[in-house]
Amino acid sequence: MASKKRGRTWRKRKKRTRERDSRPVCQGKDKELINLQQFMKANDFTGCPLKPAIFPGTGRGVMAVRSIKAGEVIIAVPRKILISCRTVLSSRLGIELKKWSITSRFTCAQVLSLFLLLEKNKGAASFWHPYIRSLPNTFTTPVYFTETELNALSPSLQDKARDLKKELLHAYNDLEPFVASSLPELDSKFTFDAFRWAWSVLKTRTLYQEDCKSPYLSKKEPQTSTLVPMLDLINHSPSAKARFGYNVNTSCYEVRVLEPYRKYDQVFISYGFEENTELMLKFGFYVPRNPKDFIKINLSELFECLPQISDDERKNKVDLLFDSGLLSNQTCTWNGISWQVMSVLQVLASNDIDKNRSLFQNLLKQVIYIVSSDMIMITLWRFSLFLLPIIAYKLTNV
Ligand SMILES: C[S@@+](CC[C@H](N)C(=O)[O-])C[C@H]1O[C@@H](n2cnc3c(N)ncnc32)[C@H](O)[C@@H]1O
Repeated sequence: MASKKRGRTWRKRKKRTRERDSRPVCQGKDKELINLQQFMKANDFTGCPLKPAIFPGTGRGVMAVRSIKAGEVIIAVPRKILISCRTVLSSRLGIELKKWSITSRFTCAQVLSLFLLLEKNKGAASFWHPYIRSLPNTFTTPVYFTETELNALSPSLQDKARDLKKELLHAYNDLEPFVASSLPELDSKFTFDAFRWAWSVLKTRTLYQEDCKSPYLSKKEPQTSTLVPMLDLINHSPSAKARFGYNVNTSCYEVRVLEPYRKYDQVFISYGFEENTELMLKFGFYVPRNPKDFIKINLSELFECLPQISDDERKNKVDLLFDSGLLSNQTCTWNGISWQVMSVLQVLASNDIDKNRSLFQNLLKQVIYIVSSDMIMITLWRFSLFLLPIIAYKLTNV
């Protein structure tokens, strides 16, 4: 087929479209987000160099409105607009929970979810209304997966996803008698769907704050979850370098970035969960080509890659590998297989290993000792991998 040659104007236009499509779209005119910022300002928030924006690939997040230096505190949210167990216990819900604690005690996630639902139900009359309006309406976490979607997961992931659904259902059922008896204003609105929304807000957005240790709540789980308005708009990146936490000196929840950002960059933190399976289960997203992602490789899978060997030979090799400690970190990342997989493959591929067993053992031990003694030596070990097949060949042919 004859290819049509396009002109310079067409190429320029195409480049502009591509650039436009990869640019963040500032959410400066979004009514809910304007109200959120006004609510924050009215409650002693002194502002920040961040603006909500929609980014291609990661969705809604925050954009730097000026260049940011490494070491800067980019956001400090005052204590009075944090939602934690302390907030719940000092509200009307807290009074009811204290009374009910003789019958049973609920977890931090359960009471925070109830609190959110009660406040959502109050509408504009709620102090938290601007924050609640800024929250997503739906989520992509496994508790929202249909049966078909669950079945598409790998068996182990499927089990974990089903466990999360069971945990949510249990949390909901457990609260029903309390809601029916103590919260008449919520009763008919306390549906599974409504609770799932509040639960998902909690599970995907809470940050850590010092344990509340309330005797009125269940001690089965730590009472550390805290919702931090605005700060919870920051998306995750596995490579983000930032520290965040509650600062007792300033009484604010703060984020300090440890790397510089340019104006219009998306600012990230790391949620602490790194592999895609964890990110998907806990937060409902994955990072394409996640550098922290890996798959585990079993020894039996490695054996399958090699020509058939006798049972005796197989046993000898497995024994040698167990002794050598090489069977840890049998993984493959986007950067390729680990050096341990590489060395196991080399042991498995070499012939007549039992003839020179002690020589081989010593060689492996020395190399492992070198690796664990110094990072620089890892480079040497990598280099030695090129030599290992030659050494192995020489050893097995003495
Ligand atoms: C703490 S919130 C961050 C703000 C959120 N994007 C919002 O619009 O409200 C966490 C949620 O953001 C989304 N998210 C965070 N990091 C992401 C990323 N790197 N890629 C895609 N989605 C991401 C996920 O839906 C996750 O459950």
